Amino acid sequence: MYKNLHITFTQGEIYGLMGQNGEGKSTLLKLMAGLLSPNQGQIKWNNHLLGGRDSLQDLFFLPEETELPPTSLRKYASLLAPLYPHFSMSYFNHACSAFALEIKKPMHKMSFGQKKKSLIALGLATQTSLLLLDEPTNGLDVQSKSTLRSLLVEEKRNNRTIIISTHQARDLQEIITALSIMHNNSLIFHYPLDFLQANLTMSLDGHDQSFYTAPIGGIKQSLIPRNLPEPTSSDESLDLEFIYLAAIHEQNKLNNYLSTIIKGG
Ligand SMILES: Nc1ncnc2c1ncn2[C@@H]1O[C@H](COP(=O)(O)OP(=O)(O)OP(=O)(O)O)[C@@H](O)[C@H]1O
Repeated sequence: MYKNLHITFTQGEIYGLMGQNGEGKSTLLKLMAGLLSPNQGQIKWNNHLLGGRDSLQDLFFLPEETELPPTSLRKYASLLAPLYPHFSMSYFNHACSAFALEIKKPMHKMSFGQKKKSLIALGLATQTSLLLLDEPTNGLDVQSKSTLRSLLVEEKRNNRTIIISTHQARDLQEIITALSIMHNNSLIFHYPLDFLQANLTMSLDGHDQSFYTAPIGGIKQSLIPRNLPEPTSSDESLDLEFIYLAAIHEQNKLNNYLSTIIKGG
């Protein structure tokens, strides 16, 4: 499915993994979680091959959709806890309370969003060094998305690596620290956000040095280099969805510019 996919995830970063439908984002997360085996190549985490028993206790995967057993969330947590050496029951209770989850409720009777929040609470409580979240905000109500952001911000301090497949980058804009984009079955874009913030900015006008121009909310916006000699009417924060569009439409222009900076050009 992938063409020469080489990708390195750095510990402590929260990655937003974006790409069109069918690009292979979920497949990549399932490969990393050991639920699928690669036809070719290897996947390693902390120098250990992923998929083995040792690696499973140090990663948690939230699938996009799931069937849950007819047992209470509290019981399910107690069954799962022994599988993860650093499982924190107090963190689990904290996350459940933040999401207003009923821990005595049988999980198979929960709504889609309640199931998702239950699994997110469990995933956070496992304290694994790697957390793989496939579309975590999909199906969550507005309050729950905000709670998820607060919980993930806490994770930034714990040096966990979190990879989040998402079509709704704006939901997670404040907590993502690196952006990875898959397109045409390849990884076309993979940069830390502070690097992007330091080198790119949005201009409210059409601009002759624009990498990509398109309307947002009816207003024409451009993605431009940050350090232009002449002043621009630039907005301070980058819009991740706009960068995503720029990356898939103007892949070469944008990558050439960013890779020249990395090489010190
Ligand atoms: N169970 C399956 N059996 C056969 N092919 C599958 C299966 N699941 C996914 N695929 C195929 O693998 C490819 C990648 O799918 P994947 O679900 O990884 O994409 P995605 O980027 O997560 O898409 P989306 O954004 O729609 O969730 C697609 O072409 C899809 O048809």
